[in-house]
Amino acid sequence: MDRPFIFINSAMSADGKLSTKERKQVKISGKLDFERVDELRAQADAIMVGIGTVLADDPSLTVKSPERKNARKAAGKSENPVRIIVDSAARTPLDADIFKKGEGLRIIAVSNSAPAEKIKSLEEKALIIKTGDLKVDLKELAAKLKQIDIDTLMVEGGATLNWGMLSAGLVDEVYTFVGNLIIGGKTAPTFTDGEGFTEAELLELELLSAEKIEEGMLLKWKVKGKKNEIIS
Ligand SMILES: NC(=O)C1=CN([C@@H]2O[C@H](COP(=O)(O)OP(=O)(O)OC[C@H]3O[C@@H](n4cnc5c(N)ncnc54)[C@H](O)[C@@H]3O)[C@@H](O)[C@H]2O)C=CC1
Ligand SMILES: Nc1nc(O)c(N)c(N[C@@H]2O[C@H](COP(=O)(O)O)[C@@H](O)[C@H]2O)n1
Repeated sequence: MDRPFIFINSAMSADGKLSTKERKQVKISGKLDFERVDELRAQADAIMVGIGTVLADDPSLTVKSPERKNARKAAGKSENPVRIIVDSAARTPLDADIFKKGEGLRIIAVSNSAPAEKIKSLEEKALIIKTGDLKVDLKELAAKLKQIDIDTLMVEGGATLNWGMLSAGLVDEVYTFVGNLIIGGKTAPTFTDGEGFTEAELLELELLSAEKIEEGMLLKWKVKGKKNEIIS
């Protein structure tokens, strides 16, 4: 495959929301689910989020457990996976937590229309990958990541990037932790926002597993492909 194995991991409320209508981060996962996410991070070569998530949450995307960090180091890796922001217009703040916390390579994926001055300042903090005219070309980005030995890529949202990756056919598996909350609000981000599929374009999934974790449910799905194109 000319791209990494790619999976999305997200936590959503029982009504499918990723955060509130004010785009405020909500603790949907409990302790055990955060442990599971930390293990996924520790096993991944890279973690990717959209700029919307950086502006809303200011995540560090680091591996939290000292044992997992040490295990990565013992395996000759950096203590954190490569941290990637998909940021067409190079809006990533220079004081973002992703730069301040933890060691390891950061990548900002920008489009060819991103302002040169901002790219120059970001270059001091991250490797810049340019693809696409106005918007990052996610397929080209995935191919470039594979070329730099990123074989497993974890996507941690948000709603728009999830749509971009799924609609480009770039996702192999989807892991959703469904927590015991109702968030509501028609403008609150859902697991997948973006333009949405028509009936003819729907993506079909195969359920790999369903596991109760504390007060929520972890669903693991394999992406089979466009419903109309699957030959069974
Ligand atoms: N509960 C959870 O597991 C998570 C929740 N969130 C929540 O999601 C919200 C952020 O989601 P969004 O605002 O949708 O932002 P997002 O994180 O999906 O970033 C979207 C941005 O990515 C950029 N982008 C560049 N090229 C793109 C392409 N080809 N396709 C798609 N996007 C591209 C665009 O600038 C776009 O505005 C926040 O409220 C955050 O708290 C985010 C991550 C995980
Ligand atoms: N798995 C999961 N469960 C939740 O309940 C969440 N709110 C999130 N949010 C994601 O985690 C990021 C924060 O990462 P750091 O703790 O800063 O490393 C946040 O930006 C969301 O992507 N995830």
